[in-house]
Amino acid sequence: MKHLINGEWTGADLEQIDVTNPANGAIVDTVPKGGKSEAKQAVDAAYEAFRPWSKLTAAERSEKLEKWHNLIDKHQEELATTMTKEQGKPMKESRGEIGYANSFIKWYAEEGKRVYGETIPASAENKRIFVTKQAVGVVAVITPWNFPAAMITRKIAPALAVGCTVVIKPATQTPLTAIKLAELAVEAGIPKGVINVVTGKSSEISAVWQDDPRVRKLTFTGSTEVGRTLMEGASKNIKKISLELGGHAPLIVLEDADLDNAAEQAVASKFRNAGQTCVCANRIYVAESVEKEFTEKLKVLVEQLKVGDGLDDETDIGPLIDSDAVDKVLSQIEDAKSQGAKVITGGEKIGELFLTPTVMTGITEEMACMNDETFGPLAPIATFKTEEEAIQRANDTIYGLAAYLFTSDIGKAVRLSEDLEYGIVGLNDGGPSTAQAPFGGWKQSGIGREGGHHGLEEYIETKYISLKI
Ligand SMILES: NC(=O)c1ccc[n+]([C@@H]2O[C@H](COP(=O)([O-])OP(=O)(O)OC[C@H]3O[C@@H](n4cnc5c(N)ncnc54)[C@H](O)[C@@H]3O)[C@@H](O)[C@H]2O)c1
Ligand SMILES: O=C[C@H](O)CS(=O)(=O)O
Repeated sequence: MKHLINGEWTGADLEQIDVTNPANGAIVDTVPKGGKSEAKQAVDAAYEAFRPWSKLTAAERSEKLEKWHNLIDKHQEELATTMTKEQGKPMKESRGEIGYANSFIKWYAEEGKRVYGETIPASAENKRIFVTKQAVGVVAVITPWNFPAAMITRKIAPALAVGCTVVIKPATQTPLTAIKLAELAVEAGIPKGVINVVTGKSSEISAVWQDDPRVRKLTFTGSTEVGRTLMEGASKNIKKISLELGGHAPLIVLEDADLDNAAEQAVASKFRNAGQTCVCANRIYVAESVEKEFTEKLKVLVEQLKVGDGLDDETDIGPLIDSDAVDKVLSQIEDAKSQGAKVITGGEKIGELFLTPTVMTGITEEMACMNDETFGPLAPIATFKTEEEAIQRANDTIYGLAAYLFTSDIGKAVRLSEDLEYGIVGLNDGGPSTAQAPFGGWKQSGIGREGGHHGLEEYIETKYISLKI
């Protein structure tokens, strides 16, 4: 496949990068290995396209986004198949992600028409003050491999809706979905240069975009480590930045929780995308008195999960993205076992990149799985004596993206949710992510929000006009 720069599908002449299927190692397709030159060409195109695109009315941009949304809906199965082949997630999850990704386009096609300004009473009788909101300009977008569609549309839907143009560098492992989304954007009539997709050398491409003053904003989703590097680079010319970074979610089960719901929601959170999501329950804290009952319920549900090729509609758990990911999970399992933890179910490697979903008990805070984002199908269960202890341990991390709390007491739910230092709290809910809500992290899990009306602000500059009459 080629990448998209200024409405042209180019790059066939460049060295190619193989895109492989993690389920079997087969080459799915290749993409251009773009670098500095292609990165600059993309900015040239986006800068050229910015003025005419931002000068359209919000309603005119909305129409284009609606057409794009409808085409994505029509091509959902094809997009989902591409996603499963390059990322590995089960087809049912890929279909779900295409729907989730498309919901941001739908939401911002509407929300972009509600970017309101304001008037402010002036302190002088011969003055009037008007506050206006305008598109920030050319936006650089760098996204991860675990959600090849949603992490792109969650950024570019609001950006395009308010009049920005974008240059996108999708993850090296999963560029094909991004390219197919761009193909449909072209078919929807989104003008050339508004969306540019450059595949290739990540650090080279991002260095060009960080240094180019025409790029007014960088929005990144990925690891905290890379986010830190990009934030340093953006500081050189005070480039606007938003960061959606790593997670390390605690899932707390109080003594009074509905244990059936808690176990079901823990599976939904932990094993979605084989545990490769930023909001996965990474640490499970269960009140001592209900640990045995909860663990048994969790074990029964986990053992029903089918491991296999994501193209098989029966599959619940696909392969991990690469061997490093598999090794990390296995090392966390061995580390926990060496300190006395027990494997209740799972812990087996199948083939090259498959791991059976794993539950462990006897977990303590010293273990690696309680300190590093696992990003794999491992559910470590630790116990606590008091709610205060659970909250203190849950908050004792540099991360602050998502947290989950299960209780039947509404007062506890409110009080403890307020004590959790996280941007997202799932209350008896293991799947809080939705286009209407402001997704984002506290502490070293990120800066800024994506989703809801908050997500628009990331792509807007505020101006006030003082008029002397
Ligand atoms: N907070 C969120 O919304 C969210 C969502 C998805 C994933 N994540 C996080 O992302 C991580 C997994 O994704 P990943 O492995 O793709 O992350 P990653 O940080 O390795 O890569 C993310 C993107 O950055 C690019 N990249 C890598 N090194 C770079 C560099 N030096 N300069 C410029 N670009 C560079 C990659 O090619 C990719 O496109 C996990 O930590 C996960 O928690 C967070
Ligand atoms: O992996 C990170 C994603 O943001 C998770 S979600 O699909 O938004 O829940």
